[in-house]
Amino acid sequence: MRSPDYLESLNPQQLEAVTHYGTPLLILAGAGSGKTRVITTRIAYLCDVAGFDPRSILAVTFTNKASREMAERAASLSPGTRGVMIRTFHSFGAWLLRRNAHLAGLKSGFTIYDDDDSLTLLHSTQDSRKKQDLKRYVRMISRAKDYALGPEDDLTTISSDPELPRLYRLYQERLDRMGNVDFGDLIMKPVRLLGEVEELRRRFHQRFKAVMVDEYQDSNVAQFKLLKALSGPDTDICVVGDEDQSIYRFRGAEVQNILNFSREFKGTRVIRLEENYRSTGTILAVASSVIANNQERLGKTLWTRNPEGVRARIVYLRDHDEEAEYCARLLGDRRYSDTAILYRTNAQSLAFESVFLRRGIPYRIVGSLRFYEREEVKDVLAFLAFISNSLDEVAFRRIVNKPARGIGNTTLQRILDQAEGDDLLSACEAILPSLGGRSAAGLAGFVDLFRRLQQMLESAPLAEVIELLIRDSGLYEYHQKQDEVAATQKTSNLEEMVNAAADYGRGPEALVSFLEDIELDRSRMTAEEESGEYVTLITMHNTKGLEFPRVIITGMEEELFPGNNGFREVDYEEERRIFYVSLTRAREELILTSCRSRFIWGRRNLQSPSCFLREIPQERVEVEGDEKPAASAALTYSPGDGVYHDAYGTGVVVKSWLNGERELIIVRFETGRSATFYPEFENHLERVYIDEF
Ligand SMILES: Nc1ncnc2c1ncn2[C@@H]1O[C@H](COP(=O)(O)OP(=O)(O)OP(=O)(O)O)[C@@H](O)[C@H]1O
Ligand SMILES: [Mg+2]
Repeated sequence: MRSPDYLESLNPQQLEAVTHYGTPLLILAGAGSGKTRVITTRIAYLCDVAGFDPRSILAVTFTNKASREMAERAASLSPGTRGVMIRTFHSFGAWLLRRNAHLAGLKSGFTIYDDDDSLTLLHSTQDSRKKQDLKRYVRMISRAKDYALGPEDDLTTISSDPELPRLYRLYQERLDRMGNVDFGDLIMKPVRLLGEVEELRRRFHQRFKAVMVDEYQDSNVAQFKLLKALSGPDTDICVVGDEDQSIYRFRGAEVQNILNFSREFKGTRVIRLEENYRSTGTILAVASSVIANNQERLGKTLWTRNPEGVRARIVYLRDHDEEAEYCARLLGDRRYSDTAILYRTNAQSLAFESVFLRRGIPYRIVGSLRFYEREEVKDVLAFLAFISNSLDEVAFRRIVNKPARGIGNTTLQRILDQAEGDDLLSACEAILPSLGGRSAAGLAGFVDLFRRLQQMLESAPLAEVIELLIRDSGLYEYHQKQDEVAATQKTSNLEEMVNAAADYGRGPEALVSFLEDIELDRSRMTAEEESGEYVTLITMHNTKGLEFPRVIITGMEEELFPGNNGFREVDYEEERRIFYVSLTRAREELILTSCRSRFIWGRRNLQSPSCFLREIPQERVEVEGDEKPAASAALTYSPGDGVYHDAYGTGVVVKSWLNGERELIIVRFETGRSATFYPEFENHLERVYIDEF
């Protein structure tokens, strides 16, 4: 048979990988070297040339999106690939369990529990413990499952907490009794079944003759065991990965899977791909010299015959507003879909969303909701809506018992009956004396919080009102626990809400215009979704496997990136791998932005450029803007000058001096309060003449 056309564009190593079968195959190669392309082509080759039945091929990807893309790609290479199974590990596990539910003791229509469901379940096994305290255990149980450890196993590598084995057992018994599963079970139960039920194992070994895994560096121990269980005496196993791109260790990804592969699968053939097809010489050089600073790596060389291309650009900007404006301006010269804007934390999307919405630039956020659609943000908005209007029943229902303060449905109904469509806060106060126990304390706290917030709103800056609301309502703690359980970034979004309000001054009108602007932004969203031409806004983690002609990596500042997700020590090697993944998404143009200041909880904070910027070879970059704020040639304020500050009102400068290169002033306001500012960084301060007072 004539060899298919799709083999012709491959380089010799790729061709070798595509056409190899019969012994296990490990493809170990850097970014953009064609690993995913090799898997896709290999699927076509096995079907068309090697005589595999498409139904006997299983390809495992990291995300559902990647599965869909791989399926499309395979279909476009050859119609003979129809019937190949392409899934994520979890969706494969679910498929296996659905078909063999009876063997696993499950209902065939079993439900898959997420972290929230798991917490509710664990809580139901406990008499006295608070839900909040149990979240830690949900997280530990899920981690144990990443390592394929059951309640009866030694769990000390997960945690030395003496309660863990007991709670895990209770949890699992209850879950099993109901016949449902959680995410970890989607991998663990198939592993166990295939181990215990010989007939099933034989059936699977007969069905799947070739198993391939993409992004293997991010698989965990349980997934490794599943792969092992699927590999029968004549199953063809092929995995591809890059240890430099292992960025999910905090979720149990086990890089040893890739390092030990050859030992676990006897007779493994290792193929390295060294030619990069994705990026310009410049981009590749930048990425390679950055990752060379990591110690824990096998080390590999990558080269490209692509042109050197333009230099990378490092741009120093004043703050996140200027950063968003800068990106918006840049977008004009290419198709929107050519550019991706990357950030380390989810919350950073807001500045871009606001500017893009106002300028009518279409964007999509990959892998997460738009800022104002996020749960924690909607919680805060509901609190704010209720401060500004205590008739708002929808807002009230959302927040009255979130976080839990012992106000159940009965109490809620009594409040609603009492209010009869009128003021809900007064209704709460009215029924308070008739309540007892936990709900009385909970409701009293709720009412008190709102009375304080309403009072505060009269005079304090809106940002401070929101900050107090977030802390005193318990929302911060509530979402912080969620972050710990699910490695989300909800608290950063809460913080970003405070930052967003920093421009709005004070007083009830400030709140009204803040809410109104958000409403407008939200209504603008939907119309643009249709056009098909978007800028991509995306976290660094979510970019795995993707590529874009132009990549802008934003927030290149210490503490933000490298960052720590709030809970752990900064792991520089892991952060550097995240940086490597980000850099290698770019095909032609690479831009890195760094702000000199940024809001942290509504206060302007001076930032330092990320230490990673120093790892980029100087001859590969062009620098725009000043790394340090420009030195003031001289003082611009003198004592006696009048100023107006959005939050504090009018005042007089009492002192001005240079602190290092920057001007610093002390202002005494009419209210009697004094404050110190760097005028250069203070958006809310302007000079006024005393006559204007
Ligand atoms: N032999 C080749 N000829 C032309 N283009 C190629 C070749 N091999 C790969 N490419 C192209 O190079 C780009 C990178 O390939 P691919 O996405 O498969 O790399 P990868 O190794 O999976 O990258 P990552 O590590 O980021 O997942 C793609 O656009 C792909 O089509
Ligand atoms: Mg890939």
